Amino acid sequence: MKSVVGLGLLGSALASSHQIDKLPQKPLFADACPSNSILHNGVCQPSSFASDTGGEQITYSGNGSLTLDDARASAQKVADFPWTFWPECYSNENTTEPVCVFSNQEFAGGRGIFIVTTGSLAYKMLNKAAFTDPTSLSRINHHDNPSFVEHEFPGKGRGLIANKTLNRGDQIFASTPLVISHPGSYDLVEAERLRLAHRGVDSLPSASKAKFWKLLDHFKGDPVDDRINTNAFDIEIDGVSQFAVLPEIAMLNHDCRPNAAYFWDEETLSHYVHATQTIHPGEEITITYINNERRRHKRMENLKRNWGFDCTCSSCAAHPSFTAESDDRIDQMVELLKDLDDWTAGSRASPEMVETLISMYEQERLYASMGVAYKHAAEVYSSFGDRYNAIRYARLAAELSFLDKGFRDRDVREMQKMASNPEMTWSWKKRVGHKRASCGHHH
Ligand SMILES: C[S@@+](CC[C@H](N)C(=O)[O-])C[C@H]1O[C@@H](n2cnc3c(N)ncnc32)[C@H](O)[C@@H]1O
Repeated sequence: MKSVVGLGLLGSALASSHQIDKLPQKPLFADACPSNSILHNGVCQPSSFASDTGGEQITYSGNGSLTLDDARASAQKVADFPWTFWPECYSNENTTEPVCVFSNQEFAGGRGIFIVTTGSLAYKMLNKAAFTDPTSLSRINHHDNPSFVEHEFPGKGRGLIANKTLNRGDQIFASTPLVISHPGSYDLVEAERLRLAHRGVDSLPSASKAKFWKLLDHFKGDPVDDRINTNAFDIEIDGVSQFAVLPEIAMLNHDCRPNAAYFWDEETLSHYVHATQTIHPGEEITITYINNERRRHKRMENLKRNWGFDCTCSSCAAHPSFTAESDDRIDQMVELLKDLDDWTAGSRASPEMVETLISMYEQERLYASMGVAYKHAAEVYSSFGDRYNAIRYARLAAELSFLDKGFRDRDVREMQKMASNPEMTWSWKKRVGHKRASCGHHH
């Protein structure tokens, strides 16, 4: 399940196993290259690359000596260089490739971005529509005239409240990150990792730099690192887990029963937030930082461990008799989901079961996660050959999952397919002939 990144993830560095892309550049002088690159076969190679002669790996040491101005001048001397500053890099025996900070001040119409990662992963990102086709960002980063205002909540800090009615599906914002960072940066020694992060912040355009510094620093450690730890979101690019800082969405507080959902779109390198139910003016807009289909103490433990705060949302703070009731419902939901996911001949899954599951989600006010329940419903009805109920729930699942998983998600596409033609989906009539478990009689 996707979630906002907690310290747990940031603390666990992943080793990169990616092939290194080749990016030949023209030498600046006949036999010289910018300070941190290497002349190889007549071309200056960027910070990291594998030569085309049998995988020979060229390594080079850190280059923390360039000032930002020098790094800008070096970058400008190379035709079509994709970064505003010559990247600063570090490596050691734990890194398979140097880890560098890549900054582009022109990105997303001048919002800018810095990326702490390996050369191979950074250059892969350059192939995304966000870099290759600026029109792909036409609906992104429109932060004028917002549908919310900032508000101070006792015990939670700042948050956002709606200033107009938001309906399910309304886009609240969609933004590109100011920071993308690969967990491999944790393979560097602490001082070098922090140096890259500070360098990255210094390299942002001034408006974005101000947004970065406005972020909450919950843990009161290194000021840049802390802002990243407090506000980073877990994202994936080409199957590689990374984390991203987006100052707008970072203003949203957690609620175990949120009224908004978000998803990451890796083509546009953008994060979208939509309302998942009607939000009235004056109501706080919330998202979830965790998986909520868990008992209260597990949710609270997770938030405390990874985020360092005591959850005070209503489903955490309610009277113990209410929270006990909620926990029982959650247990039952987990059991129902297990049965509904059973596609063997002995499966007890039935339409009655899935209607109960939907009711439990509603009773729990888990509206932002209803896509899961509706998808199960669509599949159960399809498996019993009930065309119109399959269509009804597939439509609901597609709409809700879209808000939670994004328009390119496989589940969304599968539900769209079922909504137009249930007979063509894998689950169609899979359970015809099974007894329908209801009224306490299971086969
Ligand atoms: C991503 S920031 C959210 C915006 C933050 N409140 C601010 O003032 O910038 C995450 C931090 O907000 C606070 N927070 C978010 N949701 C909360 C909640 N439900 N209860 C208490 N604190 C919360 C915690 O300090 C957490 O580390």
